[in-house]
Amino acid sequence: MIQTENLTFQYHKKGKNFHFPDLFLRHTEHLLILGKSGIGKTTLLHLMAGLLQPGTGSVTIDGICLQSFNNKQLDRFVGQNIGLVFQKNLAVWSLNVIENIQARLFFSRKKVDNALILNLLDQLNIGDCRLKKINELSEGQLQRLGIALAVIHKPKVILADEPTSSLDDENCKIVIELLIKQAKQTNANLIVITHDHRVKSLFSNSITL
Ligand SMILES: Nc1ncnc2c1ncn2[C@@H]1O[C@H](COP(=O)(O)OP(=O)(O)OP(=O)(O)O)[C@@H](O)[C@H]1O
Repeated sequence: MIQTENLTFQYHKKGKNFHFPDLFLRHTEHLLILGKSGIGKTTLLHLMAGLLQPGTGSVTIDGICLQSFNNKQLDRFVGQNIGLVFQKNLAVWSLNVIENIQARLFFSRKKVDNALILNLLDQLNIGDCRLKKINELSEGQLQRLGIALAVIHKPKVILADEPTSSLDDENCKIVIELLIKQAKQTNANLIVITHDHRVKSLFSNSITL
């Protein structure tokens, strides 16, 4: 469950003050957030991920308010409970695929279970890339690794920022279906932000900022 209330945010004192609509997603519900470029989609996602602190308002995940934490507690909670899929993958280039996922589990303070990792990589169709370094992966394989890194620790909420922007129609559908499938398997909320209208038909629940 994720809920936002009365969220506002300003990058600079004299800059625009963003006011975001209240969101409420029950356990396992998904949401697509659409809106034109510059409207504040990524800003809202970063507020929900605890990467930015709101000027006013709150973000609550499974009854726990992010604004009640100090920085250390927030880092820990976010690392354990939120999965982020970025446009540009945040994998560590000096590690191979499986080592990247092991590191993700380690930093989330979750048990490193190689059977679980291999199973997920197989589901995402990158099992045969497990020993490859990041620079040896194709764009599509890198995108799938991004999903693996976002879901391996079974987060309560998966937040995806423009996960399909550089993909053709076929791969766009594949990536969204993979995210929905992974969210379903872990009973997570899935929130995708995009200005890619191709994604709209794949979600039953959407809002436009
Ligand atoms: N770190 C920052 N400092 C100052 N202004 C910022 C910063 N990040 C974003 N902005 C501004 O805030 C506004 C909203 O940005 P944001 O990235 O949230 O929009 P968006 O809807 O996700 O856009 P896009 O679809 O192009 O990614 C933009 O005008 C942007 O220039």
